[in-house]
Amino acid sequence: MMQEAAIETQGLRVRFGDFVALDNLTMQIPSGSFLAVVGPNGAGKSTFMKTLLGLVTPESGQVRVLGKPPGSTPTQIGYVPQIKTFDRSFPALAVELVLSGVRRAWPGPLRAPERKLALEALERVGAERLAERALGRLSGGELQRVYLARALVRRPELILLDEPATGIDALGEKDMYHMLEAYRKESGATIAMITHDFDVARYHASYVIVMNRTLYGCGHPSAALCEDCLSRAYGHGKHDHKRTL
Ligand SMILES: Nc1ncnc2c1ncn2[C@@H]1O[C@H](COP(=O)(O)OP(=O)(O)OP(=O)(O)O)[C@@H](O)[C@H]1O
Repeated sequence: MMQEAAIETQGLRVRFGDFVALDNLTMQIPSGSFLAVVGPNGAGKSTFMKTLLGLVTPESGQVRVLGKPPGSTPTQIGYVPQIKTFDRSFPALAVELVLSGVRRAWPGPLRAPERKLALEALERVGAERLAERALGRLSGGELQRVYLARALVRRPELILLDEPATGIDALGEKDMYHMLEAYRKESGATIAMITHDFDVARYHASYVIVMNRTLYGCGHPSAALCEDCLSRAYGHGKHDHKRTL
């Protein structure tokens, strides 16, 4: 039987006013993949993820996520946003942030079964001790773990992570990839992750897309991360992926 695609796009195009952020993206990402999305700053990686979530509407083209139009299966998708812009003065506890992933709205009083779910998710990412901590008192890496717990709490079929290594130390980063990989193996879920780290894409991902508004590489890491694909996506053979525009 042919493996079903978890993410499928055909001629996807997204425009913000005069600016074309995504153009002619066509891909099929098999279910159960660990996908790494790489490309320079401003390449449209976050826009691509937001399109998969149904938060950005394409100008043209087709998109199917878990076989459905974007936004129609929110409970089957876990999302870890970029945390660097998160306002930590927001008065809430870690356990409440995790629970917002169950209810899709900010929780009121916590019911015991929901609280148990949230604590299990925190435990899964090694952060159970943070449950009662105010968000404002978490370090960047701790907040990232709490977001991961939130993404996992409904045991989703697809997890989308936007630069999840930001703010995590090297050991925490390694732990996170192992934890994601364990979850993928045990559940058969698909994981899609934006990263600026080619080694992470090469050694942790089973599938890679290299993009800069359009696709420059797509497939097995060794094929997608080829010298030519990277130099075309990053421009003039410069592979310094941390540069800012
Ligand atoms: N809502 C919006 N309105 C107008 N322009 C936008 C909007 N969202 C994104 N853009 C523009 O689209 C381009 C792609 O942005 P996006 O955040 O998707 O890039 P990225 O690849 O995730 O970048 P980075 O690696 O820096 O996080 C940028 O030039 C950005 O300014």
